[in-house]
Amino acid sequence: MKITETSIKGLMVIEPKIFTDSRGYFFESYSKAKFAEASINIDFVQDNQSCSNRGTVRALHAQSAPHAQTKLVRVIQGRVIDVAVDARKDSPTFGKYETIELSAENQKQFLIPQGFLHGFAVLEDNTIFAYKVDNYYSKECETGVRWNDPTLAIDWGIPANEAIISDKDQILPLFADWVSPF
Ligand SMILES: Cc1cn([C@H]2C[C@H](O)[C@@H](COP(=O)(O)OP(=O)(O)O[C@H]3O[C@@H](C)C(=O)[C@@H](O)[C@H]3O)O2)c(=O)[nH]c1=O
Repeated sequence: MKITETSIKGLMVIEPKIFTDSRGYFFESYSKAKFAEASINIDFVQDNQSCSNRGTVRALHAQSAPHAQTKLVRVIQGRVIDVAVDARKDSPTFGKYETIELSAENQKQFLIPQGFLHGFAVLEDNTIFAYKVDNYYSKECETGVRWNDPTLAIDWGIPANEAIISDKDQILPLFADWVSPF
């Protein structure tokens, strides 16, 4: 397992060691011990899975305290552009973001600390997205920013006029009007 920090402190890319043979492949999709070797100690409590068609954008989401979440995200089937925006007010990279392509082919994972906005755009039909979180879902603590915010200007890798967005996500505030709870 290879763990690499991005240009944003605490935001990591995880590349599992994949064993391939005549039957197919095997890999450890998560190891508490291997994370601990890299001084990453997270108590994950919930696993989530969603399936989406091409053009779906689920973004940009977070939960505030006392339900802030670290997320370990990956793709089981298909392909996404995954985005993490640093929303930690005292961070030198506040408002900066990283994108990564996650796919069933590359089996990369993104480890997104508490204090980030997170979202993804789906590049293939029937994409299955899976993630672990270290705090339970709380509707009351949900917060977020509009996916197509002009200040953030995220390149989602899909034409904006083809984006499929939930009603809830369409009315999220713009980044400039949003008060980060982190
Ligand atoms: C996230 C979540 C949703 N739900 C319910 C609420 C709602 O009725 C239904 C769909 O929820 P949403 O529309 O919020 O699902 P979705 O837009 O997929 O939300 C997710 O987006 C990605 C980008 C994230 O980072 C996640 O943390 C989460 O916010 O599922 C749970 O019961 N538990 C959960 O943990």
